[in-house]
Amino acid sequence: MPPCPPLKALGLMSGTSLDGVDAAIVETDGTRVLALGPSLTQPYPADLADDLRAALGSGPPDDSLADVERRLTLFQAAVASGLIDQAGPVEVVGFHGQTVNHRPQDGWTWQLGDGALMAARLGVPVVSRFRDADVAAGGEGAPLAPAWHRALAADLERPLAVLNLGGVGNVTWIGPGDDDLIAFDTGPGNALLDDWVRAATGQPCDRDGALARAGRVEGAVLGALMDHPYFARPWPKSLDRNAFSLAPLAGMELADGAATLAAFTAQAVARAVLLLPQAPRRWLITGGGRHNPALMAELAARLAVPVEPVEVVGWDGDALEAQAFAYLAARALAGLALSFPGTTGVARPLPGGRISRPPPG
Ligand SMILES: Nc1ncnc2c1ncn2[C@@H]1O[C@H](COP(=O)(O)OP(=O)(O)OP(=O)(O)O)[C@@H](O)[C@H]1O
Ligand SMILES: CC(=O)N[C@H]1[C@@H]2OC[C@@H](O2)[C@@H](O)[C@@H]1O[C@H](C)C(=O)O
Repeated sequence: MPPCPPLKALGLMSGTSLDGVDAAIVETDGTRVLALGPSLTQPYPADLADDLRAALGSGPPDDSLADVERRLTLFQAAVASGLIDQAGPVEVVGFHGQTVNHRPQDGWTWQLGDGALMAARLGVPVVSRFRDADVAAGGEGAPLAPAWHRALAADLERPLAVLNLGGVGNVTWIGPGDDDLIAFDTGPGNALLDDWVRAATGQPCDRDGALARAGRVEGAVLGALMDHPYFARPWPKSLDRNAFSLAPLAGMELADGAATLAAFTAQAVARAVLLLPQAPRRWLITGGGRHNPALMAELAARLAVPVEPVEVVGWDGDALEAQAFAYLAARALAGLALSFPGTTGVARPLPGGRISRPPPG
């Protein structure tokens, strides 16, 4: 795989939990991690978050969300600009955009984000629409962070699993050989638990797992939640944020529901192990879910090997997915593959991303 000249890339990732945007800077030659730069997280303003939440489930893609797409782009451009002021110029920006609906089975996935507007605001080439080419080629379009996980894990013992617990959960399995890369969405991450807590309390999440730790897992409800055809399906596979329903929890106490949902996320991960060629020797957990001790305890109880936040190997779990889209932007600029047969099910390693260049002058 020919590396590209070393360059400095900025990634913007706004995940399915709709909490805001993460921005991070990476230096790479398209293959290796040359340096990690600063990162920051900026919560969405409440009106933007509300409008994005209302947009969930929209599609297929059309012009109906042009106004919220423009506001999202301007907000994220301002965040990128702030980071560039702090860290110096970058050569490319990876702008993931906000997923409002993910339907690879119907041939589309929709990330809001106007790459051309972002490029004009920043004066830098912008890569967006990272998932479209993959879905058009019959792939799942997700997850895409695995190439980055593998680059970061170059010197770690294998097989290794990296688990991202954002709104949805996704695992990257890195096996002994260089091409041993498998990835798929495991099931819910935090989004169901967030929705359960928000509906009852108005709070955005079960902070520090306080509710889940006070509650009791309801085995029958957990069984009903796990009784979903997704879990037995072989990879490749990916999920929309709203793929699972809270209906089986009807009538439950708030804390018991939170405990059961934390167990559901963990049980889905344990189920995913059965789909892997070899059980991982360790699990490194990234994304917001690693801040929830109830979730971490449920995972540790089910996976017979160490389960630790990615910080134990020196990575930054709050910046990792934004770094991934910086790395992928550098790869897209060089025409390198973003997705692989083991990660999204494409027939062969596939480049992707739409490149928008700033207008001249
Ligand atoms: N202290 C905490 N206690 C409990 N949960 C937390 C805490 N901090 C973060 N979280 C959870 O993490 C979630 C945010 O995770 P993250 O930022 O990884 O999501 P995301 O960027 O939307 O992810 P993705 O794109 O991977 O879906 C919050 O919605 C919340 O549920
Ligand atoms: C369609 C979409 O936006 N998927 C996200 C989501 O959030 C987590 C999981 O579902 C993963 O599949 C993906 O994001 C990560 C960052 C990825 O592509 O690797």
